[in-house]
Amino acid sequence: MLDIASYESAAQGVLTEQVWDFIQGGSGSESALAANRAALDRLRIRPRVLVDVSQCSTATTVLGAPLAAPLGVAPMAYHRLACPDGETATAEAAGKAGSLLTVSMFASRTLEDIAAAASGPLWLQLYWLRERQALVELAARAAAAGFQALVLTVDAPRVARRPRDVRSGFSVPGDIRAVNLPAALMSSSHRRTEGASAIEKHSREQFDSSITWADLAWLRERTGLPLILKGVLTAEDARLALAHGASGVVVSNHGGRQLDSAVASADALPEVVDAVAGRALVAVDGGIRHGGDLLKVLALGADLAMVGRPVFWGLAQGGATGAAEVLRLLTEELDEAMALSGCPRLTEITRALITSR
Ligand SMILES: Cc1cc2nc3c(=O)[nH]c(=O)nc-3n(C[C@H](O)[C@H](O)[C@H](O)COP(=O)(O)O)c2cc1C
Ligand SMILES: O=C(O)C(=O)c1ccccc1
Repeated sequence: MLDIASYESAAQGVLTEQVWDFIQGGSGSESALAANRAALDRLRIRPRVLVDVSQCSTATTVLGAPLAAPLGVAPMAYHRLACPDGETATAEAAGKAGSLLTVSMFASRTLEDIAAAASGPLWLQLYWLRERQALVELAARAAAAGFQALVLTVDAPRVARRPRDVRSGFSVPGDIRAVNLPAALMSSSHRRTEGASAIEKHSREQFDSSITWADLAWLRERTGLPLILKGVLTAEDARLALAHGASGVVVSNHGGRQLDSAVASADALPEVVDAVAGRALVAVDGGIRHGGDLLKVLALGADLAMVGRPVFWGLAQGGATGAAEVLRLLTEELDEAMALSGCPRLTEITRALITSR
C-alpha cells in the first residue's frame, strides 16, 4: 500500500455497497465534497532549494499534547461499520502513529474502552442533543477517562439529506450501537424509513436545532475541558467563537456532508486563520489525502490537520494496523514534502510556500 488511494480501493472491496456509500457520500449534489479536493489541488507549492534538510521534524504539540505530526483523526460515527473492534482499533492506531483521535458522540465502543486502548491524546465530539443532560454526562465521563477537549459540531443543526443514503435506505445496523448514549435516544437511527435516511430522521428528532452562541456558556459552565467548535467556515464565526470562550475551531464543511454549496475548507482556512490571529487553535479537515495536502494547509496557517474517510479505509482494509499505516503514511509524506520544499521545521512552513496559479 503505497498511497492513501490504495487503501480506498481496498476498502471498497471489503465494505458492503451501502456502508461504502454512507462513508464516501456527501449531501445534495456532492459539490462541497468535490470542492474540498479541488481547492487543495488548485494550490501549488513554491519550493525553496539549497536548504539543509538533513534533519526534518514533523513533531508538534496541540493544546499541550505532543504529536508525531500535526495530524489527527476527525470524528466519525460508528467505526464498527469498518472493522469489528471499531474505535478501540482506531485508538490503538492513533497511539502507534502519534496522532490525535477525536471520538464521535456516536462511537460504537465505550469512552472507557477507547481510553484504555489509547496511548495518545483523545478529544470527544458532541452534537447538541435536546436531551442536554446526556451532554453533561458524556462530558464528565470523557474528563474522567482522560479526554483532553470537547469538540462541539456546529454545522449540523440536523443531518443533511444525503442522496446515496436515501436511495440505499441507510440505517445503522442493529448490532452496531452508539453505546455511550441511552438506547432510547438512539432507536430511530436503526429504523428504516422511506424518503429519508435513518440518521437524518434521528437528527430531526434528537438534535437541538435552536441553540445559538448564547447557549455555549451553559455547556462551558458544566465542563472543565477546553471547547473546540467544529464546522466554522467564516472569519465572522471564528471571532464569535473566540468571544464565546472557544479554545479552538475546526475549519470544516463536514467532508461535504452538510451544506452542499459550502465553501471548501482549504478556501475558508486563510480568513479563519487571520481572524483567530494566533489566539486559539485552528484545525482543518476535508479532502486531505497526501503529505502535500498537509503541507498546504499548514502553509495556510492551520495548527492541525484532520483526516476522516482515509482512517475508515485503513480500518476496513486492515483494522488497527491499517489505520496506523494510513496515519504513518501521511506523516512520512509530510516529512518528504518538507524536505523537498526546503522546510526542515514546521515553523518554516508559511504562506510564502503556496501559490494558486
Ligand atoms: C462516515 C462518516 C461519519 C462522520 N461522523 C461524524 C460525526 O459523528 N461527527 C462529526 O462531527 N463529523 C462527522 N463526520 C465528518 C468528519 O468529522 C470530517 O469533517 C470529514 O469526514 C472530513 O473530511 P474527509 O473525510 O474528507 O477527510 C463524519 C464523516 C464520515 C465520512
Ligand atoms: O456526521 C456525519 O457526517 C454522520 O455521518 C453522522 C452519523 C451518525 C449520526 C449523525 C451524523
